[in-house]
Amino acid sequence: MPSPEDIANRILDHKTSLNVDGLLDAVIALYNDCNIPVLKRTQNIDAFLQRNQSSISHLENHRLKCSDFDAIKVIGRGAFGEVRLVRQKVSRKVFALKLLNKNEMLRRADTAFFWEERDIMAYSESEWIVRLHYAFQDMTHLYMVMEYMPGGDVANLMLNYEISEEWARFYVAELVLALDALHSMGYIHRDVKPDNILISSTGHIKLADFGSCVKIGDDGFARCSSAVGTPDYISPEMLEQQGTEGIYGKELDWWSVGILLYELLIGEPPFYADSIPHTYARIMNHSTNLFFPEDIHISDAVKDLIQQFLSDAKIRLGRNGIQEVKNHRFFKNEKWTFDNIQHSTPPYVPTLNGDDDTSHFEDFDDQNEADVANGFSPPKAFTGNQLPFIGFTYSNELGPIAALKSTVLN
Ligand SMILES: CN(C)[C@H]1CCc2nc(NC(=O)c3cccc([C@H]4CCCN4C(=O)Nc4cccc(C#N)c4)c3)sc2C1
Repeated sequence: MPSPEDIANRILDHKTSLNVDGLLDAVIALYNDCNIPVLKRTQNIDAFLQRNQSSISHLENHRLKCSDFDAIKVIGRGAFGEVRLVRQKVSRKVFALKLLNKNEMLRRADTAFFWEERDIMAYSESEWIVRLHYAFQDMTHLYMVMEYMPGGDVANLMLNYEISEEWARFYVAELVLALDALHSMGYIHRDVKPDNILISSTGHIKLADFGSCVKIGDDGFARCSSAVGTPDYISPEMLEQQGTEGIYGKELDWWSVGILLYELLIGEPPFYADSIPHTYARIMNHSTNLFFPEDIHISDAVKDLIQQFLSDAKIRLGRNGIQEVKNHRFFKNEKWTFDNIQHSTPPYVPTLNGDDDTSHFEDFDDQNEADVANGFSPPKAFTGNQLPFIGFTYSNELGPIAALKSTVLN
């Protein structure tokens, strides 16, 4: 028999789907999905809208919203949206604000991938994972308010610097620890690549962009049919299981670390080809397709590490856990160990002028409002378009849950 306390605790628990933020999402979604001309002709619906209009407007004005932030610059763009550097008006703090366009997601029936990203960034306490401060939404977008990483991504670093083995050793060592943190949370990243590794103001890295992550089952495997990831970084087992209900483990991410290490040192990924099918063919035949250019000298240690990552899943380094990766001789050095690397001085510390310096990000043309707004006509029937997004809103220290806890529980 659920007691009142049980219900109160559930409503105040960040991790339940129907906590205060989720309940408010539900009420607002119901209102907005009913608030269309053709439905207003039904008396019950029109009366419901009239009766609740002021409460809904009050909520939409007092919950976190896009206009609470000043946009400074677009710093990234992805399939369903973009990331902007923004400054919160009241706190004057800067954040990276990621927008995902609801209409794009609905149009492509792709409305579930963002849950892993939200949960990982919201609940991880790891210094290796970009933190989510708030998540909110309105009629057209989902928003994630994340910590700003002013050093830019490793892809941008590779464009501007020639990466030595010492630099590669540092970044790959921190990536190994970051992936171990994500794996320990029970997720496989599935899209490890230079663009998803961000550099903080101190020069240390963090993992970002968890849209392709998948939960690992109790048996240590993830089941997922859709092949995701970036062509050059996709593992052979992901390609082999194309279309079928793929089963893979954490070793999927270790393959990508091998690709990344090769690209850091050589300047392009090992199985690069002039077309995607050709790249896939080379990945499938990786054991006879892995070459190291004669004109670039790299140590035997790093070649061995790359080869052990770019092996079949059954014999790939890392399949028995992170220790066998840490023990590899490539990581032996005078400057840091895996236990103290996060407190060591990185090889490269970004020079920054102010908290809103975006010089480590490439320029993105500001798309005109038209295609961002992508004006659409109201639906002709109840479509439930807002339903897939109920429960996405998340507010930690400054939200209604915290406020209620301080009043109710004290
Ligand atoms: C096919 N289905 C199943 C899904 C598979 C996974 C998936 N991921 C998507 N993802 C997106 O649509 C998207 C939108 C904006 C930015 C970004 C990244 C790519 C560019 C930069 N970026 C990002 O997240 N940057 C970021 C993140 C955190 C902090 C900072 C900073 N500072 C910057 C991705 S759409 C989509 C479809």
